[in-house]
Amino acid sequence: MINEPNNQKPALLAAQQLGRQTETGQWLIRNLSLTIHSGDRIAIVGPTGSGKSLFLRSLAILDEIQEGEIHFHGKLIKDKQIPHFRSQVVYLQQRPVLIEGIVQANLEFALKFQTNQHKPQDTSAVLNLLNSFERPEEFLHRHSSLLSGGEGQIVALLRALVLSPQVLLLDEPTSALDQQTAKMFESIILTWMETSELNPAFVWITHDQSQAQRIASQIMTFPSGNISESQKTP
Ligand SMILES: Nc1ncnc2c1ncn2[C@@H]1O[C@H](COP(=O)(O)OP(=O)(O)OP(=O)(O)O)[C@@H](O)[C@H]1O
Repeated sequence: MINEPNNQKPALLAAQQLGRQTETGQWLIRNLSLTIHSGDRIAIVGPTGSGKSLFLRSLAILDEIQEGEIHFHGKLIKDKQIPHFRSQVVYLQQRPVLIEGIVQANLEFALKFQTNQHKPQDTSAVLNLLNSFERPEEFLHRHSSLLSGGEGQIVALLRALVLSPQVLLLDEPTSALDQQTAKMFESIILTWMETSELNPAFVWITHDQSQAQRIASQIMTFPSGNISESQKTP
């Protein structure tokens, strides 16, 4: 098992020395490591183009990496384990893609994948989440093509949470939301963190320093890509 030297808890996810190259051999990101434990709330901040999204996509094993390793629950993730890994480590992209159809169909869609079929479909949990967003049950029957950008982001979050992930990877999830909705979004994720029996963790890219302070217990700053003790928030 992989442990942080000063932390006795086993790591949930450990990414070591990740590196990603272009086809011509230029390094886009290199030597980036991150250890995630249950309950961790990690924000990633840094300038535009510093490689935050590339790193998060590498953590999610959505892009091929040319260097480094990813361990989940102490096990090196190889090709065969990737579908199971993706059912536990869920990535929420900046511009989510919804399927044609109503909101409810979008929420059920992910559960249809074989690796997710064992997960229970808890309708009341979804309705509670909708309540938190001050959206009526009728919202479940709205067609995805009629949703605003922000509402699409909300559906993408609900779809991710329905999967009960152990690690949620969020790439600027509130960039299309007004301030009030963004704060609701934050509070839903923080409530989910507190109430989920899985004791999950998240990594959240944001350009908003005050949001990072509100949501995170640790802040990773790019381009250096390290979490230092001094950057840990209260
Ligand atoms: N496949 C690729 N080939 C070449 N360059 C790429 C590729 N993907 C991303 N880049 C470049 O790598 C750099 C880092 O991109 P990335 O999207 O990770 O930045 P970021 O820190 O998330 O930025 P932002 O805050 O604007 O979202 C950018 O300059 C981007 O243009």
